[in-house]
Amino acid sequence: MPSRNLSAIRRLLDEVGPVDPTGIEERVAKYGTRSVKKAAKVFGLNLAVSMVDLTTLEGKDTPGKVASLCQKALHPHQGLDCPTTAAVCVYPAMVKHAAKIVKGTEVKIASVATAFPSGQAPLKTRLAEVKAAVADGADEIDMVINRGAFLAGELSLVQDEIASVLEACGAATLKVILETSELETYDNIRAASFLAMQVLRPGDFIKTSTGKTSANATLGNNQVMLEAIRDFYLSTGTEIAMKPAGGIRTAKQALTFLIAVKETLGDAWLNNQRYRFGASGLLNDLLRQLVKEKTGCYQAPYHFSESASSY
Ligand SMILES: O=C[C@H](O)COP(=O)(O)O
Repeated sequence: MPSRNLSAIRRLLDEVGPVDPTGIEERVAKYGTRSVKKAAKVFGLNLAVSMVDLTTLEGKDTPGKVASLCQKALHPHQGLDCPTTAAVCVYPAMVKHAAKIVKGTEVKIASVATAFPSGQAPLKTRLAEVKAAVADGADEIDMVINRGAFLAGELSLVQDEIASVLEACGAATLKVILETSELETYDNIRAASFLAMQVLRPGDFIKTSTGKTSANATLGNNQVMLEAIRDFYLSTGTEIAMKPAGGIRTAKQALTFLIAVKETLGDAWLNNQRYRFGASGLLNDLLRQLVKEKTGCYQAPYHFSESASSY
């Protein structure tokens, strides 16, 4: 257990306001009761497809698997007129292989640089990894924050590291992963969101999770971060984007997250420059639901490949 120095976090929360956890839980409980049908459902499903960062982050990833993933991102499902995904998300070693397929298309290449998922490497190693991924063709970098330093109250160190990674990104978009399950409280998630947003550029992201811990994105932590983005926008005019990631597997979940975005930030955030889903297993359920809306019939899961289209 890292030593705790909560006074710095409390001071930050005095500035930005604490979280009312009961209010958060009440708001997210309501999102699940909304009914989305017919044209609104098709609109939401296509929107969700366009927001997917189609992800493979496995030790056994190969150039071939990444090439198939890229084809899937470009052509999600034969016979279905749906958008491409927003991006593919891969380890730094795979960026150059993804670039051969998607560079110059509308599908971006995101890479989880900075010693993902732990972040436990010297800063100079993390920065070198970011620069190499960008040089290989990454359009977007997903970094992890230093959670040990955050919980120890070393907030300037955490913020300085984010600023250093941002500089190493150059023109690439930065997504700052808070790893919410390790931050323990909604107050800490709000404080970490502000810490990141204070050094980010408009259009950079805050992101919930790596997908590599036991707890992933939840409607609750998504809501805390959306409200932090709203409050930061209202006080500074800076539009920060949001990416929940990890454990989002079903169209129903994705539509509920989109209702949260619409009701918290409004239509201006309902596009893939302001909101993404980091997900390895969501796309096929979105496609399955779109086929159902088009044909009236559910297709079996085996009609939906993990790679290029098969329908
Ligand atoms: O950043 C994306 C996550 O690692 C994806 O997690 P997932 O495999 O649970 O969808």
